[in-house]
Amino acid sequence: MTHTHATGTKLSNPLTPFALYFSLNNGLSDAAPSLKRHLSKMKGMYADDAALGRLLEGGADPLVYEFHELGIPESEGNLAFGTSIVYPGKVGDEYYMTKGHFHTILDTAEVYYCIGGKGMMLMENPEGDWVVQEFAPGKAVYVPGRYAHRSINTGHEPLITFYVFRADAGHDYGSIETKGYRKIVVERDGVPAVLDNPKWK
Ligand SMILES: O=P(O)(O)OC[C@H]1O[C@H](O)[C@H](O)[C@@H](O)[C@@H]1O
Ligand SMILES: [Fe+2]
Repeated sequence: MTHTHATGTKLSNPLTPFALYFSLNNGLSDAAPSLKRHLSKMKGMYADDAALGRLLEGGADPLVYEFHELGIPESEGNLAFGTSIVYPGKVGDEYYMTKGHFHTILDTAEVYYCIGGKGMMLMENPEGDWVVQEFAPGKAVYVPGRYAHRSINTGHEPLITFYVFRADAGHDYGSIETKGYRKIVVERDGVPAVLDNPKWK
């Protein structure tokens, strides 16, 4: 017997097999609406607060990134998955990026597979280790447990990734919002450079 899940409507356990499309061109799916983060939701996250303020002048509020969360029940045996699209742009000389987060269940991993665009995954753990991995189409990045992760678009096209993680992992934004990341990725002489975050506490 075949079932089709209507994604976008409430999913509940036990799940039955389902399938859906994510566009290889723009990363979007019409199976469920995306969640959008505009620049006004990123206040304080970039090193240059004045540059962010200028970009919001006159009521402008550019879309920085959007992602699909399908509403898979957050239970241990399930996998949450979807696409994330970070648009090209900069705040001052710092590239557009996601907020980034730790997982609430800290020791849970995540995999990202780059479908399009170019960029970086910035990762750091509470012990102070930090790592940058480049995104390019066809490349998978493994984010181990304990590492906060932020996607950064260093190119001129949307950075599109497909992600999978344990559905009960949860998102912990707390320390990213208060302390920031140790590192920032900015454009220097036309190329990305990883620098110390002047705002890091
Ligand atoms: O939650 P953010 O750090 O803002 O990133 C937005 C989203 O990016 C990726 O798609 C992750 O897999 C999602 O779990 C996350 O919510
Ligand atoms: Fe995550």
